[in-house]
Amino acid sequence: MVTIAVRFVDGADRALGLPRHASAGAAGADLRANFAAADRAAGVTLVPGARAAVPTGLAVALPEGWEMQVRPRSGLALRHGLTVANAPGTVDSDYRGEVKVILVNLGDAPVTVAHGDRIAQAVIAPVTRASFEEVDALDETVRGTGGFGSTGVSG
Ligand SMILES: O=c1ccn([C@H]2C[C@H](O)[C@@H](COP(=O)(O)OP(=O)(O)OP(=O)(O)O)O2)c(=O)[nH]1
Ligand SMILES: [Mg+2]
Repeated sequence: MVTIAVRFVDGADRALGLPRHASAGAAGADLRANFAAADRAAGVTLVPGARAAVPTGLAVALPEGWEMQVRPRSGLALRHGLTVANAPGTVDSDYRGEVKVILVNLGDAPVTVAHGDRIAQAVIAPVTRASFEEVDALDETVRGTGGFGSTGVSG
């Protein structure tokens, strides 16, 4: 269990509450669309193919060594083709701006996101940092340079 400091950004609707895991085993905590007052009534409508950075009203301070992944919700993806364009979105531990969800409508009908809708889920994950070191040759493996379907599909 990790504790994450959360701040509502100026103008956000605090009544929407903080993300929380909906069940004991839920990996994600749902993120809600939290529009500024002027956009609250209309929300945002995404025509097929359109995308938008939807505000969550939240800024976070993740502990060093952790990231927040912004992932789609399967129900919205299945029913409407609404998904996260950059899934999984990455919120860095040193980011202090508003967390936004980059939604894209891959469906064939317009989708309206209303104020308060649960549009994505945040998964908190550990981060392994690396240093990259140049070498002249890499160790040999059975796979070698084969990739991108080299092992086939059937069988
Ligand atoms: O779905 C997302 C993805 C990113 N961010 C914020 C937090 C993250 O720390 C920052 C930068 O994200 P990323 O590194 O994915 O974007 P970039 O295009 O590489 O921008 P930058 O040059 O600022 O790193 O944007 C979000 O709010 N939602
Ligand atoms: Mg970046």
